[in-house]
Amino acid sequence: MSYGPPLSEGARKLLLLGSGELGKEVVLEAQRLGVETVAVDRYANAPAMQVAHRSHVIDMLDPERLRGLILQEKPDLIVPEIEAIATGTLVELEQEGFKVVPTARAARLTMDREGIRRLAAETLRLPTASYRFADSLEEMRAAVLELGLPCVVKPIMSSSGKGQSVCRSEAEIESCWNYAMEGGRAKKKRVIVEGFVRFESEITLLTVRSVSGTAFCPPIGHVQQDGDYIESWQPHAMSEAQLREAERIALAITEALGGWGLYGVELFLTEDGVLFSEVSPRPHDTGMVTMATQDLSEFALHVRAILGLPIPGVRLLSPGASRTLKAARDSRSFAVEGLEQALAVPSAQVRVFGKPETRKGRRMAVALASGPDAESARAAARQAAECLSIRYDG
Ligand SMILES: Nc1ncnc2c1ncn2[C@@H]1O[C@H](COP(=O)(O)OP(=O)(O)OP(=O)(O)O)[C@@H](O)[C@H]1O
Ligand SMILES: NCC(=O)N[C@@H]1O[C@H](COP(=O)([O-])[O-])[C@@H](O)[C@H]1O
Ligand SMILES: [Mg+2]
Repeated sequence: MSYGPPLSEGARKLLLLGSGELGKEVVLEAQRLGVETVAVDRYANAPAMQVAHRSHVIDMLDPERLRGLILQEKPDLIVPEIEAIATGTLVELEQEGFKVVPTARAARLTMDREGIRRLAAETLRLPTASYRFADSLEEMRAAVLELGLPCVVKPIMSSSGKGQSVCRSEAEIESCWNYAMEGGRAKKKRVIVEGFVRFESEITLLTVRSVSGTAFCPPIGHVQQDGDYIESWQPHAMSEAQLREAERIALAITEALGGWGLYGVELFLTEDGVLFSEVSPRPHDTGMVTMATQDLSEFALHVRAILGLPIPGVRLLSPGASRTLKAARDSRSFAVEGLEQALAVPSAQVRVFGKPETRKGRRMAVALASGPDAESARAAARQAAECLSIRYDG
């Protein structure tokens, strides 16, 4: 394989749909290999736009706008970075000869919780939480009563816990429905109701499919608050049997989705076995820890895989951990403070994403640390993150 320099006729061009903190690292890794990068999102100055060769601001859920942009740019690789994209258009464009990462079908099925859950639970018969889908408050009430309380309610299309809540009593059914309606990204009034899983721990198993075959990264443990991750570490301690089962599930779902690229397979470890939760056909937020632990981060692995380059193996250089910094309120005038203190913590690193605005609960930066074991790395990452804060000037 060969290609010319970026911005030349013979350049290899990667177009990223979604330009957040994960895409920013994908762009940086692509640039290391001399690839031309184009970043797209619904707002200006998104993190990946700040490091890409060029950027565009469009509504990626609008099929016409999406098609128009892709025909204009004619990228070699279309790389979805978020779920909320007109994935039907990606399926069409793939049929017309464009390359969608890892496949347009994977983007379409994982865009809404129904597609991927039905594939995993009904087609592949993988173990999952019990679930029902509902299109109205009345249907949701019936689903909750059938599954039993407590249960978890999520909009069919959302991520990072947006619109997600735990329903603990019949009196809460209506407020959970309303919360899901406010938090969903598409206009669809559909929710998934899941039986509440009392897990011992939860992990992300990063699984990379490349010309060299399928490789698993050591498991990443994480803690979530309000449906969004606040802390992750690698490796997560689990039994041989649990790891074998986790890899079996990850292999089944990634083989079914196909293509080349890195997947983040989310799993619950319970007393009764390992359950599949969901999968991202792209680098995972909890996987940012790999920037402090692996010889090739999840972003480097994704880029290598999608370019068709070999991945002879994944090496864990050190245990490590990550801890997020989130905004407390909405602001357009703010500053991230405390880098001097955070970086004085031995082994600590910080990634400030550079998002132009804060929103309540929005992830703005992450602290990373390594250590002799995951526990000490967690302590260092926490210490570094606690030094960081956001000053609001408006
Ligand atoms: N059925 C369940 N039982 C118990 N906890 C759950 C259940 N479903 C989700 N959770 C908790 O909420 C978290 C977020 O859920 P999920 O991954 O489905 O949401 P998401 O919005 O897709 O998040 P992300 O985009 O960050 O992956 C899970 O990691 C887990 O901690
Ligand atoms: N769990 C998925 C996830 O972490 N996705 C990451 O968050 C960005 C959106 O952030 P924003 O909502 O702050 O704009 C996405 O673009 C992606 O990088
Ligand atoms: Mg998740």
